[in-house]
Amino acid sequence: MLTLCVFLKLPSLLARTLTSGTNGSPELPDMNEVRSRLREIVGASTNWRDHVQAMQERKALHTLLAKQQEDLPPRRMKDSYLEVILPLGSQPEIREKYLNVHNSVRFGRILEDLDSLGVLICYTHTKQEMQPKSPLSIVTALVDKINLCKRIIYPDCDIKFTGSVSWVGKTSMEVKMHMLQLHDGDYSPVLDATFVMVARDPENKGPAFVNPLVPESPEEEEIFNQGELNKLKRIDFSTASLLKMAPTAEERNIIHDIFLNTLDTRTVSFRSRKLPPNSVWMEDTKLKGLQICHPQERNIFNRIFGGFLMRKAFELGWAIACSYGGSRPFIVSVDDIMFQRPVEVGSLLLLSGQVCYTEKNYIQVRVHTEVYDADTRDHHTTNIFHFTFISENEVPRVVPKTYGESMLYLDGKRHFAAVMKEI
Ligand SMILES: CCCCCCCCCCCCCC(=O)SCCNC(=O)CCNC(=O)[C@H](O)C(C)(C)COP(=O)(O)OP(=O)(O)OC[C@H]1O[C@@H](n2cnc3c(N)ncnc32)[C@H](O)[C@@H]1OP(=O)(O)O
Repeated sequence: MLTLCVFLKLPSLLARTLTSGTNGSPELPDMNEVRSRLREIVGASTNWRDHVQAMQERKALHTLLAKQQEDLPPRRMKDSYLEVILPLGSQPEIREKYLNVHNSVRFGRILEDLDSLGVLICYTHTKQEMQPKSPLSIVTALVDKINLCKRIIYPDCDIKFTGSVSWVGKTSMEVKMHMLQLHDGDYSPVLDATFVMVARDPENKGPAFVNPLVPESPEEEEIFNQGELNKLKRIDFSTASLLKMAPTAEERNIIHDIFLNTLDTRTVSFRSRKLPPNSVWMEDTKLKGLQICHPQERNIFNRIFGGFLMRKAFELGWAIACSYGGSRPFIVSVDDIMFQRPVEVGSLLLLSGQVCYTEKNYIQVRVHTEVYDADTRDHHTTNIFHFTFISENEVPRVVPKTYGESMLYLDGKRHFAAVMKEI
């Protein structure tokens, strides 16, 4: 079962060009230009040794911040609409970076591109003509969802990304992006993505207001209202979190049934557990990784680039799904990636993931990342990632043993149900 991608029908004529492209599509900018444009907008240093100086210079931009949102001119959706090309077909020399062993495109690289583009769309929304540098530090707060409608992304066909701001709060912006790939002269949909970005002051220390958004047609009104609904849905989901509330009666029954099913019937004991046929204990699905966060992976604000964190977590998640299902897994959906705190350059990033729910061919994987401070020995969670994969064959059932694992199972089941509702 695969998604039908829904498209924001903004005429491509409205596409804003950043500069004239150097790729096969002369009118469209490419991903390299997205990154250099971002560097220019915030005045990021090209050399790591200059980063303190560059941040010092950004301090002066504090005076350009709006005191209230009403002081900022409203924007239309088309004001932030961008089209960007990833010229994999017309520029073969860039393919290598995107290629996986199956001769298709590495999804982790696409996550990085979506993140960069999402931030540029927000800078386009908040652009003030008179300000060559933006006083805003725009960071990724949440990847609400990415739904794919194609299993394979071809490494030798051009890709087009489109997107615009779809909803605005006081300091946060929802961005909807779409990815299409060129086949036989036509672009066909590959994925839809919804991100939430948050504007911060020039030093990324406190929140900053962003321009309001005014929908101009009933269709835009609907997109905007959906953004508002998405915000409420996120609040509901987080209120019902199993970290805050007990599972529902139905969920408790599911967990109790799994528990009874794992008791060894030969002994009259609650302690002797037995793995049912065609099942795997959840604890046996774990894989871990460590990443030293070098300056090369920094973003324009000298913290670790969100796209890099997503790529690393995705690749661990993919490896978990691969070894669990025993065949090549395909990504179906990414949802609810919360960037809880920034990752500093130089951090030790610990990644740990496991299968937390399975159904037929589907594998729900959760990856947890935390930074470890070697001086204080403190651990702080930075992100939780949820990935839904589909395997070629039906997969064994994953079985929780402890109460904590049962909560992970239920959380995975909730995420899986939300994904299935969307696709
Ligand atoms: C230099 C050379 C390199 C160049 C490389 C080029 C690459 C390009 C790289 C470019 C890419 C660069 C990109 C990167 O790499 S960014 C790097 C990855 N992201 C981060 O590191 C962010 C880490 N998290 C934080 O810093 C905080 O948690 C943030 C700032 C996000 C929130 O902090 P806090 O909780 O204290 O905030 P608040 O309570 O004041 O609320 C403020 C607003 O935020 C809304 N909100 C908050 N959380 C969420 C949520 N989960 N879902 C939806 N909304 C959320 C909230 O409703 C409110 O909205 P509003 O009601 O005001 O509207």
